[in-house]
Amino acid sequence: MTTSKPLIVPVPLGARAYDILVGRNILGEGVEQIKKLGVRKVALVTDENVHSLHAERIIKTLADNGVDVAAPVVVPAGESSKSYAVLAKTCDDILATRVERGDLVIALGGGVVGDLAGFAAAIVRRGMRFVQMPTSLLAQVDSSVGGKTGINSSHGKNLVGAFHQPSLVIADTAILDTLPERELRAGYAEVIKYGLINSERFFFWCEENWQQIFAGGPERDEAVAHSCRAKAEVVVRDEFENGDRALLNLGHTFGHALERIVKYDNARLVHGEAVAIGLAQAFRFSARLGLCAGQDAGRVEAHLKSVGLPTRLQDVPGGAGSVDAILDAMTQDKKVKAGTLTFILAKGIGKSFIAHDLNKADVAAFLMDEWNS
Ligand SMILES: NC(=O)c1ccc[n+]([C@@H]2O[C@H](COP(=O)([O-])OP(=O)(O)OC[C@H]3O[C@@H](n4cnc5c(N)ncnc54)[C@H](O)[C@@H]3O)[C@@H](O)[C@H]2O)c1
Ligand SMILES: O=C(O)C(=O)C[C@@H](O)[C@H](O)[C@H](O)COP(=O)(O)O
Ligand SMILES: [Zn+2]
Repeated sequence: MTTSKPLIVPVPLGARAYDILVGRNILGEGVEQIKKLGVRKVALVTDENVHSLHAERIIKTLADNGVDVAAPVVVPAGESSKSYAVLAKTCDDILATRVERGDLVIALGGGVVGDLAGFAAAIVRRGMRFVQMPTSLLAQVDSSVGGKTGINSSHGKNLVGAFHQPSLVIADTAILDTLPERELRAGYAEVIKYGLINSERFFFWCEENWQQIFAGGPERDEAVAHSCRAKAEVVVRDEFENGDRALLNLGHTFGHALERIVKYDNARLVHGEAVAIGLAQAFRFSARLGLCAGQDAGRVEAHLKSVGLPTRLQDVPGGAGSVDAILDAMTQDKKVKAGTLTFILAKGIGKSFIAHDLNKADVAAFLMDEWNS
């Protein structure tokens, strides 16, 4: 068993500062850090898949190290768990473990478990500390960092939630060895997002190294660590998304609309796939508006395609609704200000920016052409 000394990415947020530990088989070190939080008891939330694959070993390691873990709270796997019903049950199940306000919630799973358990931790007993133990690539590179927690509404994605930072993130990259290929690919969309936002160099590196990232070589750890550093840097600058943090939403105005249209049905679309289509669209839209070279948009789409990710509305199984449905979903985006849409667009690879006051007619015409392409 390869064990690496964890790389530590600090997230210096004053009184809410925390560390992200990244490396292979770093559970032992992670547990040492959990002990330092001085907890009495832990309520561990996970989903059915992760529970059957990993929970027993992790709970045993915690228990062997003197951390008292209650019977795990297990939710159904997939996006449908980011719902009012599952949130209510999760809160009640956490309370049933008798954890106190000063105790700890651990979110062991992908982004769904992280968002759901993080939100439950934010509201149970008016706020408990929580630790993220991300088990999907997407969760390790994105959702476990930065404190956005929440659930979906029929009105749109992540519309009910809270900013609640974790006390620690333990990204054990060995756990990704059991992740299905489709989920690896989906998580990879959020990896290249960091290159597209502000690092042409990282995007080019990904183009060169994506096969090793997928195969689980040291490049995977590098990609996770780079992504966590890139995200932490933005979050520290603008924790509550009053400005620059919106850059992390590149591809999401389009992507979230598609997730709502498929009613959060993971059989049709998972978040990372929706983001992949959204990234390609953000670049094609930027090129259409004359902001970036068509060549850049082509290069982004070509790379997404080469790893097997969708890039077009036509790639959504069962169809992507209609232009009107997409536009309607976009009007519930959290970046809307005074009724106008905000998009993250790009002047090139690694040159993304926040575009306010976009003309809705331009967006509609773009979508119509995308539809007919
Ligand atoms: N809070 C944030 O900043 C943020 C950022 C990005 C995405 N998100 C949210 O994250 C969610 C998507 O996260 P996701 O892609 O991890 O989806 P997910 O949590 O549904 O996990 C994907 C699938 O992989 C399974 N799985 C997870 N880890 C596994 C492992 N090690 N081995 C085998 N199977 C495993 C899960 O059971 C699930 O079936 C979306 O709801 C999205 O909105 C949040
Ligand atoms: O952390 C952020 O900020 C992000 O935008 C990261 C996104 O990848 C993530 O999907 C996030 O949940 C989207 O945030 P939302 O505020 O648009 O719901
Ligand atoms: Zn995302």
